[in-house]
Amino acid sequence: MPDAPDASDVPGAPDAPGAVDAPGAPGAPGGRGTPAPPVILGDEPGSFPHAVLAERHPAIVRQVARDLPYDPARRRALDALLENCLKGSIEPLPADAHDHARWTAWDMDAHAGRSWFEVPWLWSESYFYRRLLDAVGYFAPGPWQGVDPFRPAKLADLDAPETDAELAALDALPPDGLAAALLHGSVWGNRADLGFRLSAPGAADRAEVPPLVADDSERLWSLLPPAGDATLCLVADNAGRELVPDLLLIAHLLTHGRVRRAVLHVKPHPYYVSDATPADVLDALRRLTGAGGTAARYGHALREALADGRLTLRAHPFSCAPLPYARMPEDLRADFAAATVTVLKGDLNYRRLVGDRRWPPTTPFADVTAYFPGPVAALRTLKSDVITGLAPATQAALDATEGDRWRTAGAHALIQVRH
Ligand SMILES: O=P(O)(O)OC[C@H]1O[C@](O)(CO)[C@@H](O)[C@@H]1O
Repeated sequence: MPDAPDASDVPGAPDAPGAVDAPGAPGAPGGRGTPAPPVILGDEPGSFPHAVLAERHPAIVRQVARDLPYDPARRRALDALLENCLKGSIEPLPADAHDHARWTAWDMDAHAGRSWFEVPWLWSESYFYRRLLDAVGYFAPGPWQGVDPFRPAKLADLDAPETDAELAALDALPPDGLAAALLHGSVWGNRADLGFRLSAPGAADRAEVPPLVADDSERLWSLLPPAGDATLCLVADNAGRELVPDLLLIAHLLTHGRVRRAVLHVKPHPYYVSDATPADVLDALRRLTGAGGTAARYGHALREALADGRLTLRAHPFSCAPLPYARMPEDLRADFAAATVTVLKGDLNYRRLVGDRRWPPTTPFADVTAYFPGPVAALRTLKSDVITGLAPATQAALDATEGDRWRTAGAHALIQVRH
């Protein structure tokens, strides 16, 4: 379904092509004099980004074709997309596409005609999902318009029996430990489990390298004091078993007076398989209210907060942009600027926050996020090469015990905050 134009459709908008994405360009992440290292491409066989383009994307196309009974025309379009991604070059959107101007502002002309492997990996991954939605008829008038190709996979995840146990575990948590447990549930939910058990006291101390490689949670809590007047902006990542703990955290903060107002950003259309859309928020609320106990209470509290305006849902087009947040449009910048703190969930949001670049892992997080219009927190499990803000000893211990695997395996997570 066509989404509303955003500020980046305007020629000369601050996120105009090339404005801040070139290494070392003024305003590029890395401000305060930190030179920006190269942007990550997908052109190195054997590298993680290359494997995503060459192996994961074909698997996603095959899964979509299996999960829904698309007609022959849709199936031919999916086959053509697969062939194009692996062997062809990037084709621009048709001139009459509803979002043609937006993608033009998002560097489409600069990348058209090149191999999918040779352009910024963030860009090619994002464009892949845009083309996949075209292939399945998501935007075109007809029977498949607005049908989420990933909905079967999302529902299977949301309805997994493990979720019942995880939600029931909420009732056993001591009241004074609930906030910390929900924060950890939100972090580890990014690995697609609620993770309450992972946050069991002592677990981190026993591990050779702690599961949390950076933990600024005290700084985050200091931004949200009890009985304060805070506005929380939470930029969600995945639906299902990540969105559920995100929603529980928001409900807890609202009902305990640590947050007066919350804004939840989700994607305007299906993206990166499991990214949350407004429809997924409704599915997750249904799951909560149907669960009983604390989960149901929080589910009902969220429905009330949506209805009376204390919780606002946003689906901004830039949430599906193939660009770093340094190029966000003015209206989104104003939204984040108005928040007491903006919490960005997940790996992709982290890549977009710090810039999808080969940062030395000890590059200060505060430096690379200095451009962000207000206090910002990243809650993320590590699932791609990008990382900043590590203490030298932590990096050394990770390298020594795990080689490069710690960057992508999702076994570690971080909570990083810049005031
Ligand atoms: O859901 P998340 O945490 O944003 O993770 C998505 C990540 O998965 C990948 O698509 C492949 O690992 C990455 O490109 C991306 O950063």
